[in-house]
Amino acid sequence: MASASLPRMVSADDVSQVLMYADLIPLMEKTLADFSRGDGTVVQPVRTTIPVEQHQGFFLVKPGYHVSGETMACKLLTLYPNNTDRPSHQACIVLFDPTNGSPLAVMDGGHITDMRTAAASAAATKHLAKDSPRVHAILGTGHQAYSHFHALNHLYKFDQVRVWGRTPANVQKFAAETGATPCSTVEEAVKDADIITTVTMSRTPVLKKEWIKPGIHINAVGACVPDWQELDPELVLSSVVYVDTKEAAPKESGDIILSKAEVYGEVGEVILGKKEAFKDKTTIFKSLGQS
Ligand SMILES: NC(=O)C1=CN([C@@H]2O[C@H](COP(=O)(O)OP(=O)(O)OC[C@H]3O[C@@H](n4cnc5c(N)ncnc54)[C@H](O)[C@@H]3O)[C@@H](O)[C@H]2O)C=CC1
Ligand SMILES: O=C(O)C1=NCCCC1
Repeated sequence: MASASLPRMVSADDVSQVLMYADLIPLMEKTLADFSRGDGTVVQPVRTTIPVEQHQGFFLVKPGYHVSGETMACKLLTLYPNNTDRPSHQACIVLFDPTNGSPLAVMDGGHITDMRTAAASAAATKHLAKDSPRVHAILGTGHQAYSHFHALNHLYKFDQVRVWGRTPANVQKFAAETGATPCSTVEEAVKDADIITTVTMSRTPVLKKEWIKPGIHINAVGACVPDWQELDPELVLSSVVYVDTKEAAPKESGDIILSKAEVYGEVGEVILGKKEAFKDKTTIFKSLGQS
């Protein structure tokens, strides 16, 4: 009888040496599409979220099985918005061999979460935004702000990337490290921007409809909790809303639940040609981190 060997430990450093946007963005396009096929290619239920009320945190469990890719894994993630001495999101991903059920690896999930989320937004932007965007505005200065800066720069040559955050010192730091233009208000950051990425931990809307140029694309990445919002409901209601998962969006996205907006379709359905990309309208990719 084969004896189970211990799973390999894969550190954040190991991950950062091998994970590249050049590979990850096409892989996310494929995964979003496979998830939306609806033929069992991907088996991924809506994640389980346990509120850890005593410590103002959340514990999320996200299992998934990609049948044709022969990949089976579970991400275990904590979201502690008030952390100051460590990241607000910490995760590990346990990889299993689907042929015999053996655990293969336990991988650090922090860097993977940052890059995977940004690669999914990049894939959505590629399919939903008008060609040749000039200005990218990033709202937020945390982990996702950096990964989205790099992922979208991998796809496009912007004339300008702008950044806004609620803490001026963090805006200056982000600008110094990336070359982005620091902005002191959201309005200044998003004026005439072609792509806006919201990556804040805000629970109330930070982006208003009257500040944006119509017909742009928005990656709405924060507010993955039913009573949190990043977008003004008027903006959501006047845009075409795409998601990664139609099943999770009405259960998990405060921006959709509280605005009572309709979801038009999944980005995967656009990639598969089953749904239209309304590039002449304002498009929102409400990301929930499903794929
Ligand atoms: N859709 C997805 O797949 C994923 C979504 N997320 C979400 O993206 C957001 C950013 O995540 P990280 O960059 O990892 O977090 P982080 O903790 O590294 O950064 C959070 C940023 O939000 C800002 N912020 C906090 N409260 C705010 C407020 N009230 N108004 C404006 N800004 C505020 C902070 O100053 C900081 O710039 C979070 O909401 C997180 O839950 C994170 C991972 C995956
Ligand atoms: O890692 C993910 O996926 C997350 N999804 C939504 C909440 C924050 C993290």
